Amino acid sequence: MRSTVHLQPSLFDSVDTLDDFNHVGGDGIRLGPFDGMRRMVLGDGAWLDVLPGWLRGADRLFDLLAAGVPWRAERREMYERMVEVPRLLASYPEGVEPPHPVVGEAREALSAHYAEELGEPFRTLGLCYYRDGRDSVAWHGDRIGRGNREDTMVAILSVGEPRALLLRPRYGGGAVVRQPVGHGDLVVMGGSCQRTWEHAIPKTARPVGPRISIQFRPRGVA
Ligand SMILES: O=C(O)CCC(=O)C(=O)O
Ligand SMILES: [Fe+2]
Repeated sequence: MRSTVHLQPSLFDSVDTLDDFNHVGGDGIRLGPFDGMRRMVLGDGAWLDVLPGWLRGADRLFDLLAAGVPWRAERREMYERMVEVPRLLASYPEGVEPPHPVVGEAREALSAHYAEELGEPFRTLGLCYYRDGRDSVAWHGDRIGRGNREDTMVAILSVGEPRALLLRPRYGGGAVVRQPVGHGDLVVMGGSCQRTWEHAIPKTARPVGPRISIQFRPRGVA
């Protein structure tokens, strides 16, 4: 069992709780425009929007979230034994205050930007903390909820060090798409992506720093 959580030293020694920065904007953490977003058509009705560096001050937000979010370690049954989930988790269901005001602003901005195409707002937040290259998420689609039957979107804002997000078609093989995500990058999986494609953050033997993924989903998508 791993007990250490690698925290980067904060850029501001005096700031060690999220509340210290409740958002008057003086912390330099802010969203950029959606200009420069590019859509990658994956196929089978799936697509991936990519906007590098959408969030400015992303390393600072990493420090605040790493220190201030009530992270939970989970264990799940697998092959008839309990195994540690190889990442830390946090959930912010509808109605729960986001862990930093800029995360709420991101949800509003994404909801406005995709209003017509998505037809509903992003509502829930899920956070994953990948402490090092041993942390990962295996191949899957977000198919517990409506993503199993309907087109939908899952938007992911990444802070901290880049990791590779891999995508591959669910059936019939095909090339793997590799998208590095870190330091304020935004990716949005859309269309049939959760149903017809799979995604993963693979383990890596390379020395990599920690990354936090912030996922935005509509109601009933999980
Ligand atoms: O870390 C990521 O960006 C992906 C997380 C993910 O796929 C999930 O939580 O469903
Ligand atoms: Fe996922």
